[in-house]
Amino acid sequence: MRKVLQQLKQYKKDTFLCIGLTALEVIMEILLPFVTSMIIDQGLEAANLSAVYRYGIVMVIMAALSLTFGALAGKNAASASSGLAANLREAIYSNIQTFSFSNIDKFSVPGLVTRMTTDITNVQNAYMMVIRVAVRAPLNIIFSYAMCLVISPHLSAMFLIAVVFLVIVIGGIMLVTLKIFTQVFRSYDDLNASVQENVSAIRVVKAFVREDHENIKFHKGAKKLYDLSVKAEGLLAFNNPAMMVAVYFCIISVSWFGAKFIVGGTMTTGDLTSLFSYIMALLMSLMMLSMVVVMISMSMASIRRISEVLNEKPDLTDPENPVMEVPDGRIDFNHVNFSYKHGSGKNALSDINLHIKSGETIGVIGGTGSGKSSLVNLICRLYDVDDGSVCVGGVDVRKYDTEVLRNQVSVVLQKNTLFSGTILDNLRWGNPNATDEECIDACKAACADEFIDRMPDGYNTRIERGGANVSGGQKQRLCIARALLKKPKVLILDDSTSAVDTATDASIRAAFAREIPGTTKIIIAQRISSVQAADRILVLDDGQINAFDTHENLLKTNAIYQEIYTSQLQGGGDFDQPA
Ligand SMILES: Nc1ncnc2c1ncn2[C@@H]1O[C@H](COP(=O)(O)OP(=O)(O)OP(=O)(O)O)[C@@H](O)[C@H]1O
Repeated sequence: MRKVLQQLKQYKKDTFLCIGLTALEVIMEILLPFVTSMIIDQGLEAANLSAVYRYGIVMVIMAALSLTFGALAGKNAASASSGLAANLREAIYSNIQTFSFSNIDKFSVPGLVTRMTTDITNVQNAYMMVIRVAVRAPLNIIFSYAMCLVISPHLSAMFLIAVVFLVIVIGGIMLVTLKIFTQVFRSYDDLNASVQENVSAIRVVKAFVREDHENIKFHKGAKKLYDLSVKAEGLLAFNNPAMMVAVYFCIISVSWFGAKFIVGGTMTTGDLTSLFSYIMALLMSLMMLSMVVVMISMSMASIRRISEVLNEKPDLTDPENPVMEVPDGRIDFNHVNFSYKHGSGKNALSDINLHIKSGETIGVIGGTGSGKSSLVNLICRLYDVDDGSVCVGGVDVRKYDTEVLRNQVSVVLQKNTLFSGTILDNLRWGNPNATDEECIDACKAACADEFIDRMPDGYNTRIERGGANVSGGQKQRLCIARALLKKPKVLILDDSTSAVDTATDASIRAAFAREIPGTTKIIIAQRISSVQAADRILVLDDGQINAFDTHENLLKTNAIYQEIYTSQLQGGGDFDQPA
């Protein structure tokens, strides 16, 4: 809670202004019935028209002031709560930027998005309620009851009976609904995650003609949410009748006893009229207070979820005096064990001992889940090893400044992403200072120039969000060009030419050999043809090194390699497909 409120920052002033103005609004509202009683007693009853005018003017001024204070308080409340939400979004967003892959694994991407949207909106609404209603209602209750005591201590006892009744009934309803609302939020989360997953994977859903299946899945989630909401709202609907019972009880008993007091001369008609107004104000405030309690409790879950992200410390931090230069592209894995913190607990890599010379081209091949991506992720320190060490240029990757390391170890990840903007904008994402010529050269090396030249605006063609208007293979080539622009000492392609035809794949590899001979190249691929020209090929099997040798030697000595080579020669295709 503290961490969330710290984000109020420049909006503290609006909060205090709102509280102060609300208090003034309440004071005006409380005094209004009192002035009404003056008009009745000193004006109407005494047939004194000038008193009616006098108090009438006072009443109009007070009503105008009350409205003005209320409007200003509302404006400040809106500014404070929206400001809090904006600051929270910014704080979460900038903390997420520091997250390592492991931190992101912990929350999952939909989890982070829900926190930045739904949860923050919950907190924003609750905060608005708190600084308006949670200030207004208690003040109203206290002042109204004080006025009731001043007017008639005897009749004030009637309200206490009604208040006790309301606290018991509404309190009971709230306790039950709060439990249901907790479930509502959980299913809301699930539904949100499912929507995000399906919308982002809509192409896959359509390709597999799974729309009906997804519709049924969504309908089930939505129905569960509907049932829970109806249950909770249905219970909350009892608040109103309970409130009306209390109001009628007060009106009848106060009318009954009040009439007696008026006849007995211990009370005036004006007093009775204002007493009715105070009853209504008091009971209404009680009801509003109960709604605020529900709102606050509901937002507690959101506050907890937001705080989790705000308190999350990045798993990977830079050392105090980081190494600021990567000497060369040498890579050494020294008895490395690695497991995902938020995974199955099983080692994704076991006892990896591997030494790659600077400038070598290494092919990596292995079945699905054999640890190929995990291995390369350790080189640019997207994750830290559990045991052993990974060195680049002879220096442990943990000793580098992460930015320096990642600028020199350029990875084209398996899941390529392009951003909305022109092709040049996307290319310069790799190196903001790259000249037009450098961008064109990188595209030539990645064999991307031929399709860019055919586009209507060439290098200034706009790419839609996520690269929706380019093909899979074109996207991969642009991502390779983007990585090349960094002029890295190590270039890693994680299955990044899978959507490119074999001939273009070969041209890209030839261009690499020609253009960046000094860069260490690690190429993960499913096709043996993509790696057979490499200096050496690493065969991974279940997180362990099965073999590390040249294509010719592996063909002679390695059973796995022989099997996949034969299967692909016969048109078997993938590594995982048995011969
Ligand atoms: N982010 C993650 N969190 C938890 N476990 C993971 C994560 N990424 C991968 N794994 C697990 O680690 C193991 C190795 O996965 P990895 O992605 O390195 O394999 P891969 O050889 O690259 O597979 P593929 O060819 O399918 O990309 C697998 O068992 C996988 O389930």
